[in-house]
Amino acid sequence: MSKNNVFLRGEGRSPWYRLDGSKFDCYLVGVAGGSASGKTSVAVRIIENLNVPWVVLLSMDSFYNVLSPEKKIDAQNNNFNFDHPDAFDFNLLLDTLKNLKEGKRVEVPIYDFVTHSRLPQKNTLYGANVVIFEGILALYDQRIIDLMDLKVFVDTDSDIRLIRRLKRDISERGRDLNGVIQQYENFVKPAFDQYIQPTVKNADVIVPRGLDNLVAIDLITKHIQRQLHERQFNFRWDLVKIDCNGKEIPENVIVLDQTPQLKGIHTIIRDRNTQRDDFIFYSERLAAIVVERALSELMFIEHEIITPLDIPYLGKKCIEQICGVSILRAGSTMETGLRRVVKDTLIGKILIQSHPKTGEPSLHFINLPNNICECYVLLMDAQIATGAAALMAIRVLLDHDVPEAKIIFLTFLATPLGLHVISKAFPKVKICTSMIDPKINDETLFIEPGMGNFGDRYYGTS
Ligand SMILES: Nc1ncnc2c1ncn2[C@@H]1O[C@H](COP(=O)(O)OP(=O)(O)O)[C@@H](O)[C@H]1O
Ligand SMILES: Nc1ccn([C@@H]2O[C@H](COP(=O)(O)O)[C@@H](O)[C@H]2O)c(=O)n1
Repeated sequence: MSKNNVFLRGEGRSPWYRLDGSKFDCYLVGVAGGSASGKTSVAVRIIENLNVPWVVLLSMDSFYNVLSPEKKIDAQNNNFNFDHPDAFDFNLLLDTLKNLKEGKRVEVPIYDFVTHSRLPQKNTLYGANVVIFEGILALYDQRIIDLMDLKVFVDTDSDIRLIRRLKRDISERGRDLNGVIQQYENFVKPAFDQYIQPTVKNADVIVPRGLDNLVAIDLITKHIQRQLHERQFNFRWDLVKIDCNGKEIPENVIVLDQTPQLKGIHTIIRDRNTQRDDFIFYSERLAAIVVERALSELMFIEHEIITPLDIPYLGKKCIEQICGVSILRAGSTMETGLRRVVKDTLIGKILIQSHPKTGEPSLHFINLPNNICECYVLLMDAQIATGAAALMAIRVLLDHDVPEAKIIFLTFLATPLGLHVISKAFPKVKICTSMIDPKINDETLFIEPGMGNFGDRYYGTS
């Protein structure tokens, strides 16, 4: 079965993009070597030692070609060469690695060694800071080698590899002793000598003895850690230093008409003495107002219907498929308002939290509708202060192929700083806010005069 996996660890993913919205490529490590040399074991140990969040392990078995019925019978008779380069779909592999490297979401086939086929379902991988790609021919194709930041060859004695393979293929891959030996003699060994062993020249590091070579694994881990460290910077605190005094509010920002009703709602919501049930009622009313305003930015076409009096009426119909995405937790306070206006809409979630020590935004969890790239996305957060969380959430949507011009950010309250930060990085994203407050507290990063902690007040957790 497939070995692909995403390793998520406690702290969440720190920004993988710059203030202008552009991205860092993820760090790609290739691990090649003979079958059962210990490639997967070495890769997993590196991942454990790295101890950074969002590391992806990608296995080359996912990219075995789909076999015709005749070839499948050959495979069942141990008469198919799975160790020859032609057995792999290198083009699919190249596309997948390119997308992962660029930080995009990818769908990876799941391979079943027992039936020699791809399973109907796929593995979704997204959000890699580091990708470790392992496979017998990981260092074979020059186009793929060119994408790699670090190339490793695991060099394990052939007798040991054969013994391990016998044990593994019989216990895990549904083979028998004679079959494994037949396949080994006919295909595995000759292909190793002809195609796999020669790729050692493409490696930066050779790891003799695989997993047992603690020194080599330690050196590789430290090297990757150093590379990752060089990419880190103080995101949220860099944002606060941006001076937008005297600058016009950007053109892509829509501020609701400051009507007496709107001010009345804000007065209730902002009042520290407001009871929770009133707070909920009025924030949901406000959310519905913001959503209604945002919808007028979408495409409507003329649409004729017949009234009960049998008279035609020429009206309008929205032609966009809409979905909501809330930035947890405060953004979810806008969901009821959204559902009041857009019936039965799908709502995705993105959990972004401030790192307890650094204050940096960090990504913890994503659950987005499958067809999000075809939707107009109403991205919701109760407030935009520095814009750091908003930038991260927009970056996530773009990585999932949502066009920038099909995102509207909805919020109750924003600061000029946050609006400038978002607009500079993503000028095509529209931002619809019910009000703008002038400043942010330098220490707490709360908006002033503001509304306080919206999520706490809504959910009663303060
Ligand atoms: N250093 C080692 N000592 C003992 N067994 C090992 C060692 N390295 C790997 N193995 C075992 O050998 C088998 C193949 O290892 P694996 O890492 O999956 O190799 P590969 O990915 O190269 O095929 C697995 O059952 C694994 O547990
Ligand atoms: N249906 C298949 C597909 C592949 N193999 C063998 O797997 C080996 C590669 O996997 P490792 O985990 O050992 O790197 C390769 O040598 C193929 O012979 C198979 O037996 N059946």
